[in-house]
Amino acid sequence: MPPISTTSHASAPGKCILLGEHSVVHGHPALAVSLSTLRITTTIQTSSTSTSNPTATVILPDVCSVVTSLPLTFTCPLSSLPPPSPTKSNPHNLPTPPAFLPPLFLEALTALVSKTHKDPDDISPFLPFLTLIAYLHKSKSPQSSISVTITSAALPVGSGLGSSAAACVSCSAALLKLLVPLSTPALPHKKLINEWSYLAECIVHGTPSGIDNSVSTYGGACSFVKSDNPGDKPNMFFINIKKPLDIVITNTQVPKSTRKLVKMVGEKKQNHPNVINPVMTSMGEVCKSFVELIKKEKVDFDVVNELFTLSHSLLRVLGVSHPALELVLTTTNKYGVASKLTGAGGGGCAITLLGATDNSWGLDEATRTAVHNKLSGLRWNWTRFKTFRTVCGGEGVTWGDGESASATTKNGYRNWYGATIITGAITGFGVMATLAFLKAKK
Ligand SMILES: Nc1ncnc2c1ncn2[C@@H]1O[C@H](COP(=O)(O)OP(=O)(O)O)[C@@H](O)[C@H]1O
Ligand SMILES: C[C@@](O)(CCOP(=O)(O)O)CC(=O)O
Repeated sequence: MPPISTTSHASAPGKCILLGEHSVVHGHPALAVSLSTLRITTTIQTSSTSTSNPTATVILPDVCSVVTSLPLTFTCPLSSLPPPSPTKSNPHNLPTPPAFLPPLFLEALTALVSKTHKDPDDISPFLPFLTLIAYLHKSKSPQSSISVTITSAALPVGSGLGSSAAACVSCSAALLKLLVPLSTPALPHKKLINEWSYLAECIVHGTPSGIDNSVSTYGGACSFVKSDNPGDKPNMFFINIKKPLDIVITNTQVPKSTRKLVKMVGEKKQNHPNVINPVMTSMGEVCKSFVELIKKEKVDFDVVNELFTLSHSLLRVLGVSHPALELVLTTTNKYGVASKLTGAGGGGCAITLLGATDNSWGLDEATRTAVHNKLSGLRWNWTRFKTFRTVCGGEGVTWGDGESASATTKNGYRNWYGATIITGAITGFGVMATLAFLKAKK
């Protein structure tokens, strides 16, 4: 019998935390936006034959082995993946994730990967994706081989722009796509994608707030407060930013570990609660003031700059800045504009808010270009900074390779509550042609 093959694609965007990183882990409000042009795509191929032993393969072209410097790949018999704990089904008969992963499951998975990969840093990148395969594929199709490839077109790995969440969201989405005969994920599917990707993110980070996977799943601008009770749903609402925001992201290319930084801040909070709790409360207040500000038609740019400066100063107190990030701040301050770190800090990226994309508030266009050029020329330890000028928001997770989601944001701006401002019929025609092409390709 010839093999029966299926292919599934999904793509998910990175994110940028405008305000409230770290304090969000401890229950204070934060605001994040999707970065729809910076996406990670998961491609899945399955094939079933009645004769051969099915296998599970994970290919990570963007994550290199610390031992060989080659991209990480892993293959094992599908049957050797540890048995997942029982899951419940939602009303659409799709599996819902368990409240937590049994430690024995993760131990068995780690032991399995360690048969071929000796360094712990080469083992951990596979664990979230193998977990998702065990829960969402093996339990449904134990006779079918599966190959999962995770690729990032432009989203840098480990720089504070949510690559781990985008990878988990796109992988969860591509696996769920195999179980759903639809071309676009509806709201209940997005809810499930978000829940499964949070479970996978917990494997990468330990105690993530959940803001990264939420904004990568739903897109747009998300105000987020984690629940005090572990396991309870976060308080999350999407914000209608009146005027799309024009930002420059500067990647200092200094490596950092979110897991270590979050742990360090948690310990600081535990050791000095009377000092750190008020700092975090202030960070939440800065975020709340900013949310009120950007809902307005005309934003006071001086207040934006004050809030960004306050937020970064508070993050400094938590100990998560870095001299390379400080260089970004002093550089943009000379142009009268504030910057702040985004994500976990300790290196990674800084953001500079230039104003509204229609120039109704913020810097004038010439100064925006000058700031961007200046940042592009900076270096830290001889490594040149990488910059992206982009519009905040746009499409979240999609089934397909994400080309049209990215194109929509590049060519116009899609506000997340249906008010769509697309730059002209040429773009519309381009998107339709892309969709028609993709459909024909299927
Ligand atoms: N393209 C990718 N493919 C596979 N795993 C990825 C990819 N991008 C990120 N990851 C995972 O996420 C980790 C980085 O997470 P983190 O430090 O939080 O960075 P970020 O701030 O970009 O989310 C990587 O070490 C890897 O395990
Ligand atoms: C520091 C934190 O607030 C954001 C981390 O973002 P990133 O992993 O650096 O992209 C942690 C979290 O929210 O889980």
